[in-house]
Amino acid sequence: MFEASKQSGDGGIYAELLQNRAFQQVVPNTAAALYAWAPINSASINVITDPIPLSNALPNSLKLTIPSGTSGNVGFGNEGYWGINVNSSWTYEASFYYKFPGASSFSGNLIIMLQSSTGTVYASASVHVSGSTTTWTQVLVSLSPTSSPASTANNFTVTVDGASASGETIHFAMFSLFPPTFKGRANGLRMDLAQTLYDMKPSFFRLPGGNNLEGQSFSSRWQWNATVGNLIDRPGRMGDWEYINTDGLGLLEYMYLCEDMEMQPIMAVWAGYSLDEYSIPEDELAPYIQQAIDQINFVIGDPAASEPAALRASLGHPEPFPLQYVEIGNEDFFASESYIYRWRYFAGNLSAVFPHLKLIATSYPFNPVLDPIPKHYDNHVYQTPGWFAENSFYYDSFERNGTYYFEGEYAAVSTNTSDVFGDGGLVYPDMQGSSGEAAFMTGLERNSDIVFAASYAPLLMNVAQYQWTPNLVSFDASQVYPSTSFYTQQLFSVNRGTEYLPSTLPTVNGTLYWSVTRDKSTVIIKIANTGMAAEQMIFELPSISVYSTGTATVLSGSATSSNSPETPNAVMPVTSQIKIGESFSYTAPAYSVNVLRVKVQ
Ligand SMILES: O=S(=O)(O)O[C@H]1C[C@H](O)[C@@H](O)[C@@H]1CO
Repeated sequence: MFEASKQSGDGGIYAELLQNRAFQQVVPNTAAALYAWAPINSASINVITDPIPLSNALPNSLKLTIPSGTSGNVGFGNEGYWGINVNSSWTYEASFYYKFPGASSFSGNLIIMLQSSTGTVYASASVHVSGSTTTWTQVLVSLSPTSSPASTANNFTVTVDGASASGETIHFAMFSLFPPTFKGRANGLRMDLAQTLYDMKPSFFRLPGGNNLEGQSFSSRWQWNATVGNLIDRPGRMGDWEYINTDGLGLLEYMYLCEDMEMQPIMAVWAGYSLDEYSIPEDELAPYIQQAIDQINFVIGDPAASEPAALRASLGHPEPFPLQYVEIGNEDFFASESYIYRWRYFAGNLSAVFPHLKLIATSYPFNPVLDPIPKHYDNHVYQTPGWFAENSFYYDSFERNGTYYFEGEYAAVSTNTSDVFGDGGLVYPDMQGSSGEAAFMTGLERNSDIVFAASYAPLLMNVAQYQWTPNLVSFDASQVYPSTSFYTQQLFSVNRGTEYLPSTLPTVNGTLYWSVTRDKSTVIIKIANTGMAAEQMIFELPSISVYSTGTATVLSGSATSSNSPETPNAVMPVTSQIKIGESFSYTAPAYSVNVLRVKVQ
């Protein structure tokens, strides 16, 4: 499950290294508009509404004024997203637009650098500019650092020799600094974060949210068409998590993310509700239904038959993306009254236009009664570790009536049973929480005839700037911190099996849970011990001839053991050989997630 929150997109998996790169959605002539930027030496900088902006989507530019009588290097720098990772094995691509607001006789070099906050220069490039350039002109340079400082306290800077540029004014717009990206995709993903997720072998990617789909208001809702095409045509928006989204990670980039990580999208459409509790009136839904149809056609339409699909083709992807699931809104149990008509119109129209799509409802299952009756619901739960253990049998009692369930957001977030969102929330997952989640997940496996997908949420968190915790994977400007819940998700994902094998059922409300699956010649036994004591188990595999050795991969630690920037590898999976037979015993450590792989004939 992904959404741009906690700088998980901008400043996270989206590889752009410069923060506030295009002064989107800021108020000109304010200090706040300059966030992440700072002047160097006697230069003065200001964000202005440009009299001739770079594009309609980017009305603001950076005005550099070099006072008369200046000497030495003057200009400005960007601090990145709480740091810039300078790596000498990478070549960085830097770009920006500039123009002189009025012709001048200036002729000189702009120096573009990567340097430490204390002035150590790691990479430098220069470009000659002339004061006769009064229309927007793009600069593109490559930067190759000569060393790899351990510290990420580095800046991207643009400077000019103050003496020769004395009294000059230059406008700048749309900066960008990219390192190499995951699978080399242009405008792509941060390699280490994308690789970490790829190594979990996820099957699907839910986008674009979550709250961030809905908008804190109607005007700031997520709109697919504002997130595609040339970067200078993307206005950005105030996201739902208290910061401006560049929308550089837009709908097409999300689709490429799915393609590059071999996942299929579960894509949401805005369904007429924003988080200020405003619902579009029933008789005014048509334009938003059309916008949803266009969004879907951008992803799967025929370029010869649909404008949005033709746009996709023109951007380099004529063939459709593999989309099966479309979610109508997000958490509409907050607005189930209006969802009754919103669902009817969205589901009615979308299923008429795209009869093969599986539409997911986001209200509580069958409450309220919806028409058409949803075949798919998205359930969310944030609870205590104990809740997850006690609800391992949550889906066992669900009617098998042709309805399928997506456990779209779940996580153990707190041990505060009276208010999981109150005091005592987890900042990082820990083994008490992760083993509880594993117990719940054995139940999802046992009920995989009706649970078609499940995803921990939220996915990513920049440790320098976050709102919601815990998250599956944390990171800073140069490191990735997979959590105990990440390893739990990964253990279940890469040891999935293709067939559920019935076994003795765990004790409801107990502390020990397991599920058994099979993948051709391997029987896979997943065990969650949510208690404080190790538990010995006896497995009997009747009517299967079993080889004598197998492996056990164990993730275990104390209840509060947790991976964090301070203790990044406190809890890691350990794999060892174990003795196996038609009947064998295995001891699951306290607070552990265990995967046994048993070779069979
Ligand atoms: O405040 S919440 O509604 O609990 O927010 C949750 C639910 C929402 O879908 C998602 O964006 C967020 C955290 O993952």
